[in-house]
Amino acid sequence: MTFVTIRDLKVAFDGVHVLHGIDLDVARGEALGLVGESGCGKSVTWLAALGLLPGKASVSGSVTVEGQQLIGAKAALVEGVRGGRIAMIFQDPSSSLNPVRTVGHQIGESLRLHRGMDRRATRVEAVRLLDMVGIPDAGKRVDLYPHEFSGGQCQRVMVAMALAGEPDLLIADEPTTALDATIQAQILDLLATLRRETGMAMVFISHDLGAVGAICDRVNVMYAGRIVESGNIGAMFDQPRHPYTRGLFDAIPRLDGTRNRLIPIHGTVPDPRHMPSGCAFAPRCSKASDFCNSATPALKAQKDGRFLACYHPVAAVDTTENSNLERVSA
Ligand SMILES: Nc1ncnc2c1ncn2[C@@H]1O[C@H](COP(=O)(O)OP(=O)(O)OP(=O)(O)O)[C@@H](O)[C@H]1O
Repeated sequence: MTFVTIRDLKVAFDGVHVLHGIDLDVARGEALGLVGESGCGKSVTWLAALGLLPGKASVSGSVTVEGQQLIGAKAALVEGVRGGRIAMIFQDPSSSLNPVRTVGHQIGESLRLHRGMDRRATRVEAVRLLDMVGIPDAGKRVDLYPHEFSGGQCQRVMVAMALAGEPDLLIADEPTTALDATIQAQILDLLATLRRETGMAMVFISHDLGAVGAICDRVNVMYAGRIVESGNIGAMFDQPRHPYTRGLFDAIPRLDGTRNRLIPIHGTVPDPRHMPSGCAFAPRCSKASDFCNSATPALKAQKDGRFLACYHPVAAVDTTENSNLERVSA
């Protein structure tokens, strides 16, 4: 069952468009990855959906949570959804925590706001949540301030704050980027466990395709303010069809040693103020034709269930005897 439905979401800052019409669904309980190079619009998509962009941003389109429209809705309604039904954690936990309040107080604020708990109950629940996210000696540490926690522990506190509203969906925006490798793995493990235990859905925004592959059911690939390919994680990893998706996968090391040379994608993401006409990826794409430089491909359903926006996709390889997969000439 679909929980969040985003349709034709567009965002512009000072007249410069950075999102060009995003269509995206999140089903109840699923883990959806959102990947793409820096500046593609991954964060802006969810900040716009949850009413967190600055006033200068112009936002249009539709974002519904089980049928309830958020775009253009009253601030109180959007605030009720944010932190309640949908919670978000960010890359740098230290900048999201208030340095002059104990972590217990900050978790308690969320509990009072979204679950209407009294003071005594919030303390008990804050300790339970800190324990749940793996903070040792939670009964004592609930009274400490953020600077008394390590970076990884601060991110665990952020997760506890996010869980305080018992969200149906957790948006995790690069939640491990600021942490070192061992701690990254622990936080990913924590998120995967919590999802299993609570049944909440998760949107995992990341540059780390390995992590996305490990914890997500589906993945959306964004490029220059558009979704260019989406599908089930297995199919996308086995047979990326958009040349950009293919490029992202070619740029990551494989543990099985099948690829020993990383192939970077040439060039950079275009500046939103100087977008190329036609397909935004065409200037970097070895398959681009003249047509690609003049027309923008729409995101279309494919026979294998994925969605793809490309005039010259990578050929689908027929891996089964009776495969229905369309063979597209490269
Ligand atoms: N407050 C803002 N004012 C103006 N432009 C903005 C603002 N926030 C984001 N942008 C622009 O919107 C575009 C999309 O940014 P966004 O942060 O969503 O990218 P991203 O894919 O999440 O990148 P990263 O992986 O680096 O976080 C970028 O061109 C960015 O410069």
